[in-house]
Amino acid sequence: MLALRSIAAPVQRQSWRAAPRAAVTLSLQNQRLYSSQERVAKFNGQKDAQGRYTVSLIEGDGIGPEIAVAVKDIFAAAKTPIKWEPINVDPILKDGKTAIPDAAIESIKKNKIALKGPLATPIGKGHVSLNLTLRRTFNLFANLRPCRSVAGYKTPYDNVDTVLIRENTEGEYSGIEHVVVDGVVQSIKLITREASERVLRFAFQHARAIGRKKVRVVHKATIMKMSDGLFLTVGNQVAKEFPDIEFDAELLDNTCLKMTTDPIPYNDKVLVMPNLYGDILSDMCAGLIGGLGLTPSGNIGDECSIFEAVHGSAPDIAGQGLANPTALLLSSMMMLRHMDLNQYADRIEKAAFDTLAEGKALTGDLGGKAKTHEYAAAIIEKL
Ligand SMILES: NC(=O)C1=CN([C@@H]2O[C@H](COP(=O)(O)OP(=O)(O)OC[C@H]3O[C@@H](n4cnc5c(N)ncnc54)[C@H](O)[C@@H]3O)[C@@H](O)[C@H]2O)C=CC1
Ligand SMILES: O=C(O)CCC(=O)C(=O)O
Ligand SMILES: [Mg+2]
Repeated sequence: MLALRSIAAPVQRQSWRAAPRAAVTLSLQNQRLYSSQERVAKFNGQKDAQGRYTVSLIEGDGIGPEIAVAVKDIFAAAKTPIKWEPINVDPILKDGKTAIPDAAIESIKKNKIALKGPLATPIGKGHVSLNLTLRRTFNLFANLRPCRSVAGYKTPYDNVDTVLIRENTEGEYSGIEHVVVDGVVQSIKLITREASERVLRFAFQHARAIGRKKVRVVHKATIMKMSDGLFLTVGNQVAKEFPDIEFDAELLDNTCLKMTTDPIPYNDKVLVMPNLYGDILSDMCAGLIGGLGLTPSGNIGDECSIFEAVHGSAPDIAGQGLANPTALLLSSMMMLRHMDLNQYADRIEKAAFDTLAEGKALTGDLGGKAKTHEYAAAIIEKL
């Protein structure tokens, strides 16, 4: 099989400008991002003779290895009963399509759980996104992206606590594109009742599990009458199964305006939306709390789940020890709670939030001077 990996042209973007730090105490500090009661798709991995679970680990590209080391060091210091199984997801061609190597697929299928660093995607020509390929390969239909203010890092809004669920297998990211005639291309947004129904049902179940009483679909059914129209119609139908949860809908552009004007009214809702909107809105939410260094996510499926940060490979800071590993660490906390290892998650998360609140060892994105490993060492000291 043909190895395909090509290095993506470094994406030039401005680094996050650090906002001034201020000592703020937020009521949200140390709240769990994702409790065990929130598990909709149950994890049923097997422990080994030493009582450890094996987790497939994709370190990823760019800053991936640097933040993965930080997570591994913190897990080792907390004596977390996890054995890492590193896997290689360099793309291969299978039937002419980008695919994940068989060994990696077997590892994730066996362990039913993976932690993943960012994977870079070449712009324009080159292999299909491996992130999307992984989500489709394992049918990880819901991408759960909570975003919560961090004590100790001052942003224009305190106490942001949004929960966004992104349809994760189709929509604008279906990858169906072709040239109609020279100079005319077509990209198809595929929306199915089946995928819409399962992610919408997940959103309602998740709202119940975390005690939120409102689910809101974010859409553009005014323009994409059939595709977003179907998503919205299915939302209305699924809502009938959950009479205890209020259901409504909002146009995406209006959501962007309202969330950046005042995100707090979104703290009592679960937002659910087609793929592209969720991708964009989750980065926007990260901007509200201090950037991509802080926001975790979980790709949830029935058979297995893969946890990863919202951010990408950050080529602008890669290899310099500047990356903030908090987003991947909080993703690994979501993973531990998914595995019912709550006591480990609580302890590590507290150490991380205390370190952030103390503000002595912050990475550059949060206005500090600490290197990735120095921040990790500060967390370890608090364990
Ligand atoms: N799930 C995934 O694996 C994702 C992969 N990507 C891929 O990542 C590559 C780079 O994409 P970009 O548009 O540059 O987005 P990016 O998320 O990698 O970076 C955007 C900005 O945020 C900063 N940043 C991101 N994570 C950070 C962290 N942990 N600590 C401190 N600063 C951080 C970066 O330095 C950069 O200034 C692309 O090839 C893209 O396809 C992008 C998003 C998600
Ligand atoms: O796969 C990619 O290159 C980007 C994916 C992405 O932006 C995301 O998952 O948030
Ligand atoms: Mg994204």
